[in-house]
Parts: sequence; structure tokens; C-alpha cells
Amino acid sequence: MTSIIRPRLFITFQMSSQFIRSLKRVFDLDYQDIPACLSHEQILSRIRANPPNAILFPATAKIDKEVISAAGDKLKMLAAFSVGYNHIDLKECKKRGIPIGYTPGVLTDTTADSAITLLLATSRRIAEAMRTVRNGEWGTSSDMMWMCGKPLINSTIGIVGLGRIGLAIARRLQPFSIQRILYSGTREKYFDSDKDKKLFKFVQFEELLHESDFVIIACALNEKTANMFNKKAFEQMKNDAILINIARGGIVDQDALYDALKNGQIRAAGLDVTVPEPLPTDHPLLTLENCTIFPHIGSADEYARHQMAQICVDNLLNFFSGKPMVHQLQIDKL
Ligand SMILES: O=C(O)C(=O)CO
Repeated sequence: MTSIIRPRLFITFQMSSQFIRSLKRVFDLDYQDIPACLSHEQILSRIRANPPNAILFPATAKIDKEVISAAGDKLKMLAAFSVGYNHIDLKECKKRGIPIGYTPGVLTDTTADSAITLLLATSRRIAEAMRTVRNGEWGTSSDMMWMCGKPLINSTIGIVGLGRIGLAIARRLQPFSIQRILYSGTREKYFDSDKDKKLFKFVQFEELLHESDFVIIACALNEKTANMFNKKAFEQMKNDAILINIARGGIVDQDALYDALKNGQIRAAGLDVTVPEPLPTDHPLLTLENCTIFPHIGSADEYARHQMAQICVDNLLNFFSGKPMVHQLQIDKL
């Protein structure tokens, strides 16, 4: 009797049991079945001990050349539990011909919801206001401007990267009686309706910085966008501007941001992403009242995470049965 060799799959994070059950039917699994996060070193040593044919991993796991080389020729496919891919060494994958599955589309709405939550939390000083309730400061000021925030009404919104997520954020902001939306990026978008043609304006990055009351980062992290928000960029922003980053921490120079927030170069910032993640609890940004930081929860709603997991499972099952993946990253087109 010949025994069928099952492909070996390493899952670097804890997944709901229904997805593990589906994968177990086909794969020989090595997976993290407790919530503790694996460090890069732990990921490497597990791969070295038992090289997998595929790895399933979230945006927090760095799949660099070292990891890919550790798996060696056995590695046939990568399954990213994310829409972002800056944590994967694409050059190495291309060189070795390793295809990458990912999860676009299903986290657009939840990420846009998170962006609005973060924008409002930052502009209305929610963390600061909640602290006053706990520490007895509530009711200690008669100032009519106590705990006031920056209004959205009549504001100019600047969106850096009007892709799927950027546009979903823009649509959610429209009912807040904003005045206009400026956007920058690789290309101008075509809008059908006259209303949109009036609302949206494609501008250079510098003009966006100069004109916007709220600047929202929704672009991918790449060589062009890394540290794009640096000292020079903050100097071009309005002193009253609020910066929101729901994309990737590496787009912002955090030292320059700290200075800009501390010196009143800009009014406030809301970050869902930082460098590193998690941000150390003694990081200077955490000492600032005008900086609201979320723990990278952009896609953290139950529906989106289930959809992402299902796409990953389907990508894996399809690939190992010789079918096209549901969503394969087109590395050659990047
Ligand atoms: O999917 C991604 O790229 C994320 O950052 C999830 O929040």
C-alpha cells in the first residue's frame, strides 16, 4: 500500500478551530494553538526543525529572506492573512518562484470603519476625555471650551492613497458635511458623477499637506512612501492639522512626528500602525496627550477576520489541488 504524503503547513498564529479542521483534512499541520505570539527567532527555529511546504501568517510576521531560505526548496507557497505585503520579501519569492496568496477586499470596510473611529477619537480627544472621568477631573473646569475638539464640518480632508480603503474612508466622511477631499497618489481617479467630480481633487503631495485639515494615510508602504511623513512634510502641514495613519507605521518618521506634535507643528495624530509593533510602552509618543494610538486593529472585526481566514484556507486548498488561488498577489505587476 502506498501512503500519500500530505503537504506540510506551518501556521504562525492562532486560528479559529473551524479553519484548522478544514486545513487538517489536507495538510500535515504545525500550528500555534495558543495565543502567545511567536517571535521571528521562534518562527525561524520551527521552520528549520521541520521545513514546511507552505506558511500561513499574519501581517505581524516578517517573512524575510532568512525565513524563506530556512524553508528552502520545500517551500511551495506563502499564504498571507493580510491585504498588505510589505512584511514579505517579494524579491526572494520572485527569485524562487514562490506564489503568494493574500486577502484583498474583505477588510476594506472594517479598515475604513477603524479609520473613522480613530479620526473621531483623535479629533474629539476621546482617550483624554475618558481619563478625566476616571481621575475625577470631570467637573473641575467651568471653561466652555473644556475638552473641545476639532470639527469635521467644512473641513478639507487629504487622503494619501485613494485606493479601495482610501475611497471607503472618503465615502464614510461625506455625511459629516466636509467641504472637499484632496487626494494624492500614483494616478488620478475617474469619477462618474458631477457631485464626485466637485468633491474630489487630485493634487500633488505638497498641496495636500498645505491645504488639508485632516490628513489620512491610506497608501501602501514601499520604497517611495517609506518615511514620506518626515520633518519637511510636517513643516508643510497646517499647525491645526490632524494626521491619521491606518496604513503602515513605516510611512511616518516617528521621531519627526514626536517633534511635530510636541512643538505644535501639527495639532494631533491618530495611529493604528507604528514601528515597531507592538510599540514599547516607554515609547516617547505614548507620553503625548495629542497622540492617540490603537494596537493595529484596522481589520479587527469578527466578520472581516472570518472572511480573511476563509480566503487563506481556499488559497491553500486551491493551490495544493492545482487550481488557481482565490487571490494571488501579482508580484510581477508590482
Ligand atoms: O491586512 C493587513 O494588511 C492588515 O494590516 C490587517 O490589519
